[in-house]
Amino acid sequence: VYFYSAPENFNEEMLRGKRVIVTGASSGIGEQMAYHLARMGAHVLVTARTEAKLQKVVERCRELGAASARFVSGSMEDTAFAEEVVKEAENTWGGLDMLILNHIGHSYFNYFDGDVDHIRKLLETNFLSYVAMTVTALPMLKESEGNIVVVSSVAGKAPGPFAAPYSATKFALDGFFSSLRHEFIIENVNVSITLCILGYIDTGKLNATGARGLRRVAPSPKEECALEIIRSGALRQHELHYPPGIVNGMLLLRGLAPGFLDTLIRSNIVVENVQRAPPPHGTRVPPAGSPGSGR
Ligand SMILES: NC(=O)C1=CN([C@@H]2O[C@H](COP(=O)(O)OP(=O)(O)OC[C@H]3O[C@@H](n4cnc5c(N)ncnc54)[C@H](OP(=O)(O)O)[C@@H]3O)[C@@H](O)[C@H]2O)C=CC1
Ligand SMILES: CC(C)CCC[C@@H](C)[C@H]1CC[C@H]2[C@@H]3C(=O)C=C4C[C@@H](O)CC[C@]4(C)[C@H]3CC[C@]12C
Repeated sequence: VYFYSAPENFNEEMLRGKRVIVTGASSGIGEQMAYHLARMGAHVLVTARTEAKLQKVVERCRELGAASARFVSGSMEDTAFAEEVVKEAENTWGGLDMLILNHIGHSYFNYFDGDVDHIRKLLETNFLSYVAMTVTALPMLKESEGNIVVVSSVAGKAPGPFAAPYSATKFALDGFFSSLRHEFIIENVNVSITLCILGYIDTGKLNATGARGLRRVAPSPKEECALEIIRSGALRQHELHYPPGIVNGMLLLRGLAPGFLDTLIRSNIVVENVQRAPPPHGTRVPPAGSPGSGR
């Protein structure tokens, strides 16, 4: 707790004139990060699939005082697009100060349905595109002594049920980026890597199943969350835990009494509400002996 609550000398001026890419910025936390950065006077390049939404985000960024604002639309399922976004920054700005990796592909909040292809696709979107963007941006980030910010989840440190594919992609991020951070330190590469461990955030996106499936957990505001992510990136912190009380509590318990933490996580989920929901896309593995299971 002491380590993660170390020096707080953040000043919004730190972002003035900085060149920042934000992925998954057409909605949710990413959109809010773009607005904070604009307000702070940064140059922002936002990306996601939906052009119409990105156009509105860019307009709003200009109103809020961004040094400049532009977008590139496309899908991160394709690592070639991920590289293209970084090239766009290079062509327009000739450099980059902060790379905020935040997008996620769609998954479900339910029992693992046995769909291996879904996991492969989700790994491309949620993990490999992050790696590809990092590789392409690294020469520019070395030059500017910049920041890489990776948005993850408590599901990427202490998983709960009904999010197996998603959780797998978030653990992959921790493995890759925490290993890479060691190498940067060993080699004196002055590029910071901030891994953001977020709890439940109110983005209005949690689908009906998810919302009904969660008990007692109150979501935290996306605006504050977005600001905390930018702040910890600018301060070059290794990890952000937000909201700090819940996330630090969970991670502390995980070290001391992992079995108890798992029981606590399960007790916060209303399994019956998840079971009653329509099955997720793809072929749900039917319970043995049920009609159509072939047994
Ligand atoms: N909300 C929460 O409770 C939590 C969120 N997080 C993390 O925070 C981050 C942001 O999540 P949140 O704001 O809730 O998510 P949202 O669903 O609100 O936003 C996701 C963004 O990603 C974009 N996106 C979706 N699919 C693709 C794709 N194939 N290619 C490129 N972009 C895509 C979406 O735009 P479009 O559809 O236009 O492409 C959108 O801009 C994620 O990394 C998530 O894991 C972590 C813990 C909890
Ligand atoms: C035991 C409790 C104290 C804490 C439990 C925390 C639970 C409720 C938190 C931790 C991780 C969270 C999920 C997450 O990371 C990302 C997404 C994707 C987004 O598009 C929709 C919401 C969703 C599914 C979150 C749902 C809520 C989860 C399960």
